[in-house]
Amino acid sequence: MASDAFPTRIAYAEALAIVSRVARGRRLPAEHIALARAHGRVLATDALARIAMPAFDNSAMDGFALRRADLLPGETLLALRGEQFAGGPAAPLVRAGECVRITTGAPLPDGSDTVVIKEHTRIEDGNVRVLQAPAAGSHVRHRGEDVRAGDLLAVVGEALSPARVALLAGQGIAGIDVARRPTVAVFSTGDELVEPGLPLAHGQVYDSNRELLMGLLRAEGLEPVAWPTLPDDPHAIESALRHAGEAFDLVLTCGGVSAGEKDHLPALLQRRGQVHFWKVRMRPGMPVLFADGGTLGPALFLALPGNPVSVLATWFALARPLLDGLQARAPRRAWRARLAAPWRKRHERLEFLRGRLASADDGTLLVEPDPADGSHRMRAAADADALIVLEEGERDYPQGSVVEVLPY
Ligand SMILES: Nc1nc2c(c(=O)[nH]1)N[C@H]1C(S)=C(S)[C@@H](COP(=O)(O)OP(=O)(O)OC[C@H]3O[C@@H](n4cnc5c(N)ncnc54)[C@H](O)[C@@H]3O)O[C@H]1N2
Ligand code: MOO
Repeated sequence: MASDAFPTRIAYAEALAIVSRVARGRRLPAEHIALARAHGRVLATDALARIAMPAFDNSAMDGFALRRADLLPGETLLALRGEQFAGGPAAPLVRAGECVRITTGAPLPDGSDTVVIKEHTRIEDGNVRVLQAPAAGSHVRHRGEDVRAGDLLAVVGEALSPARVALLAGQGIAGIDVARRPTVAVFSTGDELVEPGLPLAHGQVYDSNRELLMGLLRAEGLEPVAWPTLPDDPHAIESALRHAGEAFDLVLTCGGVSAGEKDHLPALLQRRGQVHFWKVRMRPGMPVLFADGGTLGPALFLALPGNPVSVLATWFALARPLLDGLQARAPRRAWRARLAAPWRKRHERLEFLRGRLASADDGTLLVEPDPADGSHRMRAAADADALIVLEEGERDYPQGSVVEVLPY
C-alpha cells in the first residue's frame, strides 16, 4: 500500500478493530472528580470498600430490641430500659427481662439480639407487652452482610450508574478517578440545509441530523458543541474543521462524504489528515470515513454519511465505540432478540435494520423488523427503538431467528 493509501470498502469488523486500535492509542487521561459529578463517567481505578456495610448491627424495623431467650411461648411483659434512635446516643445494656425502644437503622443495643415490631406490642404502665414472639434474630441487619471492608465495589472501565455512585457515597467516598470526558464538535454540511424555524426554499431540507447527534451524545453524558451548518464550500469547511480540529478530541461531521461533486470532506481529510478508512460494507452508512486530523489539528475526525438513518446507524456502529474506546469503557452488554416476522436480506452488506422491541408473554424478547428500510426514513427510525444487526451476505431469516439488537 502506498503511504497515502488507506483501507476502503472494508468489513464492519475490520472498521471496528481500527476504531478500537486508534482509540487505544488515544486513551484520555484519568482525572479525579467529586463523586457528585461522577454519574455516567467511566471509572479509571478500581474502587475498594473502606468500611463494612452495614457498619454495625442495626434494626430493620421500628419496635423494641430484646433478648429472644426472655420470651415465653405466649405473651411476655418486659421492662422498658431506654431508647435507641438512629443517630441518637447509645442505649443502656439490655439485661434479662428488659427491652429498649428502637427505630429503623438504629444500632442494636448491647445485650439484645432480636427486634419485635411495634405492631406486635402494647405499652402497659411504662412496660412493653410482647404480644407475638418474633423468631430469634428477627429484624436485625448484620454488620458486613452487604459489603465487607476490602471488597471490590466497582471495576475499572465501568460506567457509573446511579446505584453504583450511591454505593460509593455509602462508603464515604467523596472523590473518584474517572476517564476524562471526550470533547466533541458536531457539524452538518450541505447547501440544502436550513435551520428549523426558517422558511424552506426550493430543494432545501431542514437540518435534522444535528439534533440527532446532539441528543445521542448528550445521552452518553457528553457536552457536545454544534457548529452552524456548513455550506458545501471547501474553504469554509476547511477553516471550520481546522478550528474544531485544534480544540476538540473528536470532530463528528455528517454529510458530504460520498461520491458527489460537492462531497468535499474525503478530499480534505486525505490532503490534510491521515485517513484510517473510508467506506465500510454496512447499510446504511457505507460512505463513513475515519481519520486523524493531521494538519487540521490533533482531533480525530469521524465523517458520517448525511442520510439521517445512516447517522443513527454509524453512531451505534462506530461513533459510540470510538467514544467508549477513548474512555477505556468496558464492552457493553450485547442484546439478542427473536425476529417477530421473517426477513429476507437481499444485499451483501451488513445491515442495521430498524425494528421495534416487544416482550412476548413467555418472556422472550422479540423484535419486529420495519420494512421501511430506506436511509432517509427518519419517521420509521423514530417509530422504532432498536437496530437489528443482520450479518454480511444474502440470507433468509425465518420468524423466530435470533438476532443481535442495539436498543435506542
Ligand atoms: N454515486 C454515489 N452516490 C451515493 C453513494 C455512492 O456510493 N455513490 N452513496 C450513497 C449513500 S449509501 C449515502 S448514505 C449517501 C451519503 O452521502 P453524503 O454523506 O455525501 O451525504 P449528502 O449527500 O450530503 O446527503 C445525503 C442525504 O442526506 C440529507 N442530509 C444531509 N445532511 C442532513 C442533515 N444535517 N439533516 C437532514 N438531512 C440531511 C441530504 O439532503 C441528502 O438527502 O450518498 C449516497 N449517494
Ligand atoms: O449507506 Mo447509505 O448510508 O445506505 O444510505
